[in-house]
Order: sequence, then structure tokens, then C-alpha cells
Amino acid sequence: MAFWTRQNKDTKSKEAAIAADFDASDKPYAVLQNVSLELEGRPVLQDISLSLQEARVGIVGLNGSGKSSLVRLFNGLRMPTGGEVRMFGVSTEALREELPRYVGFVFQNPDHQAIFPTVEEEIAFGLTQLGVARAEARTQALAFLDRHHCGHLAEKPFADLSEGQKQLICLLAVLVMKPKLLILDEPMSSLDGLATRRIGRKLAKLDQKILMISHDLDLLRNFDRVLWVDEGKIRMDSVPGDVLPAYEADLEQRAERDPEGLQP
Ligand SMILES: Nc1ncnc2c1ncn2[C@@H]1O[C@H](COP(=O)(O)OP(=O)(O)OP(=O)(O)O)[C@@H](O)[C@H]1O
Repeated sequence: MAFWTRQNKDTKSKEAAIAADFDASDKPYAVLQNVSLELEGRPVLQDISLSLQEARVGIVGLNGSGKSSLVRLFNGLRMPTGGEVRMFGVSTEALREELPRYVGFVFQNPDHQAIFPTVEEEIAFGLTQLGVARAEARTQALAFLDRHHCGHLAEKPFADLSEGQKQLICLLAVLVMKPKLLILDEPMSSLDGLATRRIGRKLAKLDQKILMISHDLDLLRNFDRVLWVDEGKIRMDSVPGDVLPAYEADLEQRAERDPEGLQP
């Protein structure tokens, strides 16, 4: 996880500008202008222009189509090699250090996200990054866990939790920092149906704007907008009722054409 600690006057005024921009609900929180991304000399994203302001945006696409690379542009984990990404009106180049404060990121695999031995420490870490002293961060973390019915997990080693509990704690570790936007990269892929529904219900109640990659299309049916990423480009961008049936039909056609998966 990339974090920052700097708190100076410039940062404060930048934060105020970002907050003002974000609070204007008619304004997009993310704008991509002719964005491209190359990794190891290979084009991964090509000439993407987008403007996002909806509360719930889903992303679908085949493995390797570029979904994870795309969402990593929104929190500064990746910088575009062409074009510009603006979050809350500011280029991610200029906002890189501050972005984790505004954009929470939940990874597909909780073990790639968690870095502390116990649940309480994992939650408290985000608070210390916001400038809360360690002892007070522990108190607030315990209260936060209680509010989310997870107080009984506080002293447990993260490694001993079930997959569903791990993913829930990773979500809480991000939420404790009160981000404006929450990005989730296939958060339910290793969860059973019950854990998926529990986390899904928690997500549905959040005030935060949500951008979620999912191979489980049912999770996106009530979203406001869905982007279909195909070979590094946006193939379709509309309401779920249009995009999801078109995507499913394409999957069927591909499976029919190449049942053994012999083509790239
Ligand atoms: N660090 C990297 N270095 C080089 N190539 C990369 C790197 N990360 C991803 N890629 C390549 O970029 C392309 C897009 O990968 P990405 O992970 O964004 O796809 P995805 O749609 O999220 O896939 P999945 O559904 O499997 O998670 C793939 O061809 C992948 O091999």
C-alpha cells in the first residue's frame, strides 16, 4: 500500500480544492483524456477517454483485457504513458501523494493488502496515516470494529481469519480512512455465496462512490453504469441493462467459436 504523511500548507489548500470539486455532484470525479498505458513496451490501454461521476460504476472484461491496469490509474498506482488522468479535477501526476486519502483500493487477494499481524493493527494503521497518534488510533480502531460488528476479531491474527473475514477487514481498513471513492478489484472472487452477499450488502449502504471490477455480473446489475474493457479499449459504456447482455452474448460466441480456448 502506498501512503503519505506530509501535511503542509500546500497539501491543505490542495485538499480543500479537491474537496470542493468533489462535493459538486454535477462534476465528474475522474476524467481520462486520450489515456494510454504501456507496460514493458507492450500497449495495455489505448486511447481511453472517459468521465465518471455515477455513484456505482462496474467494469467487466476478459482476463488480461486491462481492467486492473485501468483502475490502478485512478489511485496513482499506475501513471499513464500517454494522455492525462484527472481525479477530483487534479492530474494524478500532481496528486500522487494525496490520492490514497481520497481513493481507497481493495485488492482481489486480501493477503496482498494486509500488512500487519493483527486486525486491530491493520485498522489502526490507516488512522495513523491520517495523523492520529498510535494510542488514540487503537482506541478508534476498536470502536470502528465494534460499530461494524467485528470487535471480536480485533486481537486475532489476520492470517487466522476466514477468506470472508479477511476481505471484510480489508474493506474496513480502507473505509476507516473515509475515502471519497472506493475501488474494488474483484473483491468477491474467493468468497462463498454468503460472504459475497454480506459484503455486497455492506457496499450497497456506503455513501462512497464505488468503482468495481467483477466477473460475477449479478453484482453489477443494479449499478448505474458499466464499462466493458476489451483488448485495452472501452468496447461498450452504458447502463448494465445494455452492457451486460451484450457482454454475455460475446462470451457465448467466443466459447462457441473456440470451445477449447486454443485461440489467444
Ligand atoms: N506489471 C506488468 N508488467 C507487464 N505487463 C503487465 C503488468 N501487469 C499487467 N500486464 C499485462 O497487461 C495486460 C492487462 O493486464 P490486467 O491485469 O490489467 O488485465 P485484467 O483485465 O485486470 O485481467 P484479470 O481479469 O486477469 O485480472 C495483460 O496482458 C498483462 O499481462
